[in-house]
Order: sequence, then C-alpha cells, then structure tokens
Amino acid sequence: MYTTKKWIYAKPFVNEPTLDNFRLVEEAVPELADGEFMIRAMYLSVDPYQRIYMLSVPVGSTMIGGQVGQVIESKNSEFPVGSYAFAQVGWSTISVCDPAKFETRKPYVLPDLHGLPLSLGAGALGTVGNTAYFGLLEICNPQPGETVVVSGAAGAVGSMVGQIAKIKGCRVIGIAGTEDKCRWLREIGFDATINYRTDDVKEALAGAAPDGVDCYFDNVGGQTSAIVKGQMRQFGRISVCGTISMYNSEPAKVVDPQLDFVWKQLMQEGFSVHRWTDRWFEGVKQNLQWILDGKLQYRETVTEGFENMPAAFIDMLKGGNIGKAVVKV
Ligand SMILES: NC(=O)C1=CN([C@@H]2O[C@H](COP(=O)(O)OP(=O)(O)OC[C@H]3O[C@@H](n4cnc5c(N)ncnc54)[C@H](OP(=O)(O)O)[C@@H]3O)[C@@H](O)[C@H]2O)C=CC1
Ligand SMILES: C/C=C/C(C)=O
Repeated sequence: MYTTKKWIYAKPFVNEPTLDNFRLVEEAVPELADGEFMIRAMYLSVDPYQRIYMLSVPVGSTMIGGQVGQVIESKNSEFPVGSYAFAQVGWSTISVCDPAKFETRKPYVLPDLHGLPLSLGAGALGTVGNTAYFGLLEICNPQPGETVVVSGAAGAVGSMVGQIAKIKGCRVIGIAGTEDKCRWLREIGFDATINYRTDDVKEALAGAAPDGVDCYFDNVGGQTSAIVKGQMRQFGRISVCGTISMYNSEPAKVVDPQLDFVWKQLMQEGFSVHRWTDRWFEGVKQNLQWILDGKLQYRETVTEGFENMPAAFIDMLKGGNIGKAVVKV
C-alpha cells in the first residue's frame, strides 16, 4: 500500500495566491482497477491556467496540473511498469490514473527524448511546446520576412514562440518584464526586446517595428496587447493564447482598436492547445527535432521539493521564472 502527498486547494484565490490558499495532506493510494495505472511524480508543472481554472473547482479538491512521472503499478498494457508518462493527475506525489476518464489532456507514455531531460515532457516537449507550435503556426501562419511580436516572451510558451518564428524566417520582437529576461531573449535570437515595466511600450514598438506588426502572439492581454494591436499592419494576425495580466486581478479597462480590425482587415483568434490533441505528437516531434538540431533552445526554472509547489506557483505568477517553471520531486 502506497501513501501519497497532495496539495489541496484550501481557500479560494483572491488576487495573488498566497501560501494559505494551499494545504498539504497525506493519504493512502487506492488499489488499481482494470485499465488504471499508478504514477510516481518526478516533475510537476506549475502553470498560469491553474490560477483561473481552480475558480471553477470546489475548495477541498486536489490542485489540478500535469506531471511527468514513472509508472510504478499498472493494469493497462499501454502504460507498462517502469515507463515514463505525462499525466494530468494534479499536485500529487503518487496517483492512480484511468486514461478512459480523459477526453482531452489524455495521459501518454513519453516518446524517446533522445537523452534530453524528462522534465521537458512537462514543458518544451509537451503542452507548452505544442501551444507555441500550433498556436503560432496554425493561427498566425507567419511568413518569411514578416514581423512577429510575442508578449510574455521570456516565459515557457513565449520563448518557444519567438524562436519558432525565427526558424520560419521572421523578425521577432519580444515583450517581457525584466532586463535579465530581455537580455536572454536577445541571446537566443530575438531581434529586439521591450521591457513592459520600464519602457514606453508604444514608443519602443514603433521604433522596433516602424512598418508595423504582421503577427502578434498574445500571452498577456491588457494594456500591452491593446498597444500592439494598435500597431498591426494590413492583414495582421493575432493569436490569443492567454491573458495573464488579468488572472490575479480585475481586467484593466483597455480599448481594443476596433476600427483597425476593419480598416486593416485584421484577424484575431483565441485557442486552446487541446484543439490539436489529434496532432499532439507532430508538435512534440518537430520541437524535439529543432532542439536536437540546435535551432530551438529551452530553459527551465526548477524548484526542488514537492513541499515547495505553492511557492513555485506563486513565484511563476509574479514573473520569477525564465522559461518553463517546474517542480522536481
Ligand atoms: N491557450 C492555451 O492552450 C494555453 C495558454 N497558455 C497561456 O500562455 C501564457 C503563458 O503561459 P506559460 O508560458 O506557461 O507561463 P510563463 O512561463 O510565461 O509564466 C508566466 C509569466 O507571465 C508573466 N506575467 C505575470 N504577470 C504579468 C502581467 N501582469 N503582465 C504581463 N506579464 C505577466 C511573467 O513574466 P514577466 O516577468 O515577463 O512579467 C511570468 O513569468 C499564459 O497566459 C497561459 O495562460 C498556456 C498554455 C496553453
Ligand atoms: C489550456 C490552457 C489554457 C490557458 C488559458 O492557459
């Protein structure tokens, strides 16, 4: 009989999460039924969506989230004991997973990562990488020579979006919240960066993209995004991935340049990466190949210790991470 540790959503989030929103519990892991497998967490993902999705989950539930772990017992031949899997089983050290219960976010055995760290299965070679791959290529359809702007650029998704746009021959401008982050983005090939906390975004963007923006990959929403949308070119495309500037507070009152949507014939589309569940491994394989070819760099901010999950989550929401925020058990 195994015992698991779990982080419980103990108190509803109001504004920025704090440690007292969470409670750590220990409990026995139930026996497996047919079709189920048991997974021991190795790397857990802390993600912005957890902040907003938990609002629709009852207090007292286990915190939601994905993890890479090892299968330690199995009554499902697709998940053999000893294999490494990704599963959306929440903030828990040992979990029972029934794949039949998932419509999207289905668990899967990780493909061969060619010696790269397993943690990438919770980031660049998983949901994050696919969000960048499909969200940029399918919605913005960036063309060589075009100008692409990405907000939240030094984060998990944003840093991959900018590099994929470079692979596609675009000029890339990243918007991020610290000088350190901006410096790193330039090191990995971004053509220009804007620090939204210290720069005048409107002026800086006009300087960096004097002819306007063809594609905008929006991770943040709010005022920054209203400014970028005001500087789009004819037939510009906007991929709305997330609105993190609003997750911890009331949305800022901003005015979208609606007239531009008509006159410049702009296209804006929101998406969930799970739209491409059927093409999941196409994205993983391509991102893996780009990493192996040295065309795509990944970075992780790793917090050690399951007991530090809430702190890692809170820190990520405040911008403490560069690249993907993960917790190593
Ligand atoms: N549509 C989809 O299917 C998916 C959407 N997403 C979305 O993608 C976005 C990025 O997620 P992910 O890459 O995992 O997270 P990140 O790794 O980018 O981490 C979050 C980052 O958000 C930035 N941030 C925090 N508060 C603000 C703010 N008020 N204004 C601007 N930036 C802020 C911080 O960077 P900084 O220092 O620059 O402020 C922080 O590092 C999120 O909006 C998320 O919800 C993610 C996965 C799937
Ligand atoms: C599937 C993830 C969605 C967001 C908004 O992060």
